[in-house]
Amino acid sequence: MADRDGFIWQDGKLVPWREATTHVLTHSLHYGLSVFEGVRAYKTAKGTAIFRLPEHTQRLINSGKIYMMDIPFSKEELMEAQLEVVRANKLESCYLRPIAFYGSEKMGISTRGARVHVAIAAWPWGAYLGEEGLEKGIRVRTSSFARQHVNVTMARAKLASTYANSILANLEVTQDGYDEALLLDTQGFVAEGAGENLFVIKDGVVYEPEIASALTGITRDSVINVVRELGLRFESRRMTRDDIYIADEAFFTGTAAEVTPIRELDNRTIGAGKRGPITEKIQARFFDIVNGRAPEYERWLSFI
Ligand SMILES: Cc1[nH+]cc(COP(=O)(O)O)c(CN[C@@H](CCC(=O)O)C(=O)O)c1O
Repeated sequence: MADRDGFIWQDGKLVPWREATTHVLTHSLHYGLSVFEGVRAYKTAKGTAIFRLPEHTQRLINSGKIYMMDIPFSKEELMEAQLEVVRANKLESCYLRPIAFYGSEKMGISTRGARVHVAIAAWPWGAYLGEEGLEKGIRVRTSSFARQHVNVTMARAKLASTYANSILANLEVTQDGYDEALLLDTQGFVAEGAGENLFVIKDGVVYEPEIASALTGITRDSVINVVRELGLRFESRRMTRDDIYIADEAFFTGTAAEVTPIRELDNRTIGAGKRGPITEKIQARFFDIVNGRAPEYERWLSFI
């Protein structure tokens, strides 16, 4: 990822991509406390637009607040910086990665005396779980690693070191040929995917596992709006892995994953073993919205 043309926004200015570096004694590299966002921009008939830019930027700020990290830029400055990165790199559609991290001003666990830096990169990133997965659904396995307890890492923050847990889970299942991991919480109830939220459909009702130890996803929030717009019942409840085995449909949501159907969990076929009809409707509407084909949702688009 380091050797490419383009520009990265770093601490207030655009720098050439290859020069956007940091020292090996960067505090966050050693101790794992950085907060980040995953954001997408899509090409629409009216030009490129970043999807739910205010919400993603607010979550970045919230993540910093939760971990007592004072991000030295305002919400407006961070939003403008993300628009600027897309413009400067002439990207029609892309994935953006804003990150706030402690620099190399000091080592030692305490962050006192370390400075908070912000970088924002953007690059083209297609179907996170594969084009085929978007259409046919993916194979998922429940990981033996539990999602962190809510008093271990703060679930409302998108914290880098949370993802060591996600990496363990993803590697564990992908090495056995599955596409993604599902994680249970420390009590054995369903939490979320390694990098996604989960929805399950049964008898026409759309469910999500109680969001306690899962990230409050912005794609999740968008999909809940779509579910209600489609006149479907939506419920959030405690869920066990075998609730999913006997479901009619299931899908993951995420900025990177978008809306990815799940056709199998733990070698149990879900429904007909393919993208279900309600999932298809939700997915189609989601892609209409992000691609600017749904005027009712234009408030979610920030045009560059
Ligand atoms: C653990 C987790 N849960 C839920 C979500 C969905 O949140 P949202 O993007 O706001 O709908 C994500 C995003 N996962 C990001 C990381 C992808 C990566 O590999 O990096 C993403 O989708 O950008 C998670 O990482």
